[in-house]
This record gives sequence, structure tokens and C-alpha cells, in this order.
Amino acid sequence: MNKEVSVRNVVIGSGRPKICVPLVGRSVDLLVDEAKALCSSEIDIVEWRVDFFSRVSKIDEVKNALEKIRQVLPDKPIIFTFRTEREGGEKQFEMVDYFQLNKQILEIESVDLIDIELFTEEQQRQQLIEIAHKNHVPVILSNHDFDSTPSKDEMISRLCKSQEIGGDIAKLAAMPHSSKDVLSILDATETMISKYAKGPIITMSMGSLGIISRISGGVFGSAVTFAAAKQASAPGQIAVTDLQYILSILNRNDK
Ligand SMILES: O=C1C[C@@](O)(C(=O)O)C[C@@H](O)[C@@H]1O
Repeated sequence: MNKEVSVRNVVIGSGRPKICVPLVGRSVDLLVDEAKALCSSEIDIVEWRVDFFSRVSKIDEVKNALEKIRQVLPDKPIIFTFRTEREGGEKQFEMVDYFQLNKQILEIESVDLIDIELFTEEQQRQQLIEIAHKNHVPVILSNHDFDSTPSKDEMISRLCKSQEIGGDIAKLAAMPHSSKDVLSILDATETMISKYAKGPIITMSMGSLGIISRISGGVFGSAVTFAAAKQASAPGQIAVTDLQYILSILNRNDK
């Protein structure tokens, strides 16, 4: 039995896949509008993609925006994510600033989960994981390949590495060039769950070819699926209302 990760009232890694919606507003007002639009929606988790925020280099403004989002969504688990440019993010940012930003956010203890990229400098990355754990914030260790889909073995090895070095949840997103690539990521997910997973796994195949993985990933063991409200944060995300409807059919007998 794999360990689940519980944040607020959401158990990641058990029952139906959880729906996560990214907030991508560039200003506080836009973020608050996006958050308000989600208030009455039956989503499980929100991800603040802070790399979209125009004032991301001003830590006080980041903290203030986070507080405003929290006021609108007091009970929703919030993932804090700065996606680096080389893994599909919006902004060029020095890595020293990436580590500093994440560290300062962890210290104020107002996020429920943090996304840290696997392929970052080892010592700093491990220090960040340690700080997260000290502050009781579970870590999603992530890797995104916007150009291609690695081999099944390589995907498994990255997911295993993510859990070995302290990720509470291992995540991998890859771009397919064929339907075989999509099958390969679903296959890697299933192998992880049946053989190697120590905690929840999140995978997705991106772009239009990969949409099937966002809908059906839960069948193979992916614990969270990302959907768009106002604007997608990655290629292939479908509208949250469509995803909710499809998942309600696929999970009729589940909680
Ligand atoms: O890692 C992910 C997954 C994602 O890239 C996707 O493909 O849905 C979207 C990102 O916002 C998130 O951080």
C-alpha cells in the first residue's frame, strides 16, 4: 500500500484522481478574480503558478498576493509553483532567486504543497526539501520535458529518483510525438504504481495527443490531473468543467 499525502481535507493518492486548477493571473486583481471564480467549483486543489505573476521578484508582493488568494479560498490546498523557463515556465529567473523565493515562501508556512524541480542544483534542492519538511509542507518533485517523451525506463528512473531524494509526490510531464509516447507514459505510471511507488505519482502527456492521459491517467495510477479555468498553464489542459464531467463518468463507483 502506497503512502497517501493528505493536505487539508484532500487525500492525494487514494480514490478518484484529484483535480488541480492553476492560477495564472499576472496581477493581484486578476489572481483574486480567478480565485473567486473557483470558489463554487468542485475542484480539489489550486496551483499558484507564480512565474506568471508580474511582481514575482518582489517577495513582499508575492506574500501579499498569496494572502489575498488564501482569503478567497480559505480551505483549498494551494500548491506553490515557480516553473522555470527551461521546463515550460513564463519567466527568466536566476536559479539563486528561484531557491530564495521558494525558501522565503516555505518560511511563512502559508502554502500546503510546494513544487520543486528535480533537475536543479543538488545541494540547494536538498536544502529546500529539508526546509519544506521542517515546515510540514509536502514536496512535489517535478520534471517536464516539453520536447519529447523519454523512454519508459528513463521516466521510471526519474520518478524513482524523485521519491528517493525526498519528494513526497513524484511528477513527470512529457510531450508526445506519437500515440506510442502517450502509451509509454501511462505504462510507466502503471509500472511505478504496481512496483516502485512509495507515494503518489502524477504524470501527464501534454499537447492534444496527450489529452487522453489527463482524462484516463487515474486508471493507471496518476493521482492528480490539471485542468484549465481561465487560461491553461500547459498545452493540452482541458476545461475544468469538461474534466469534472468525464471523471464523474469514469469514477461512478468511487469516492
Ligand atoms: O507540472 C504541472 C503540470 C502541467 O505542466 C500540465 O501539463 O498540466 C501544468 C503546470 O502548471 C503544473 O505545474
